[in-house]
Amino acid sequence: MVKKALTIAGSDSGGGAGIQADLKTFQELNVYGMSAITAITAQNTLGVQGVYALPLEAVIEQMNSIEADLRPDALKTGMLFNSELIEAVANNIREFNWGNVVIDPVMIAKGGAKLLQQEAINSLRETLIPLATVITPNIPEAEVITELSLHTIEARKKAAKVLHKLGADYVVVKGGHGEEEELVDLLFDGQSFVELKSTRISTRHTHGTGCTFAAAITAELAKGKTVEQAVKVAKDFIHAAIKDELGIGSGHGPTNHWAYRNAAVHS
Ligand SMILES: Nc1ncnc2c1ncn2[C@@H]1O[C@H](COP(=O)(O)OP(=O)(O)OP(=O)(O)O)[C@@H](O)[C@H]1O
Ligand SMILES: Cc1ncc(COP(=O)(O)O)c(N)n1
Repeated sequence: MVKKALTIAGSDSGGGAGIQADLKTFQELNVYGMSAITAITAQNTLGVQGVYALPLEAVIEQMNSIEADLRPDALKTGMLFNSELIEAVANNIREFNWGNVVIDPVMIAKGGAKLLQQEAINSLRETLIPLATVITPNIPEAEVITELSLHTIEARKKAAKVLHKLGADYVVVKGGHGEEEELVDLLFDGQSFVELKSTRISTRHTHGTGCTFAAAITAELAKGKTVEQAVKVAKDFIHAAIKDELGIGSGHGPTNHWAYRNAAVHS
């Protein structure tokens, strides 16, 4: 039986992040991909030139259409832009009783453009995070949500505990923005930590790494993998996608979504 994954996120015209990264990742991991678009960005590897949130009805209707005919086995959320959209998306997820919910709390693009308004942080905390099977903040996002300063691994472990208390079943605090030479993503299940370590690849082509990582977790959950198994595949997937770079664009280029299928790591 074909498994189906849904992304509820923003469109990136440059194709490296957002909906486009998610659908490419679903496809690479042999899962049927679907989308509910929340906003359209005019974007390339140099930055974000424009952001257009879609009307609330348009987002709700996309989710309704999917529920009526193509119920997802797992879903992820990315750019949700404002509290109205967060509340509407959370209401529908709850009403439809959709499971395997991966929340990537997207806030700011690499170039600094705001993809989530400040007023939405409370809705994220109170409405969306309690629905999360897995939440995947990067360090700056975890800092905003927990109001902690996260310069050390120990501090990030504390933040993971706070995020778990807010209602996420599993927390991954990603280490991409960390200062350590070795890169450590922390997975917390409410009891103990798994440290996923990798070398830090020296490259500027990391546009969409967060989206791609969360999409890979979603695809694996759709296939029935455990959260720990799914996060491990996602880590291998993103590592291959960063390492085997495409070199596209003159700024922060996209990752290589077809690198994983060629890589030896999963054979
Ligand atoms: N330079 C790198 N080398 C190897 N792995 C990396 C590198 N940068 C990020 N990663 C991995 O990519 C995934 C995303 O991490 P990161 O902390 O960069 O998320 P993010 O900031 O949400 O991504 P983005 O900057 O695209 O929004 C993590 O699994 C992280 O370990
Ligand atoms: C539509 C959209 N969603 C998410 C991101 C974050 O990705 P990144 O931080 O790699 O730019 C983005 N740039 N655009």
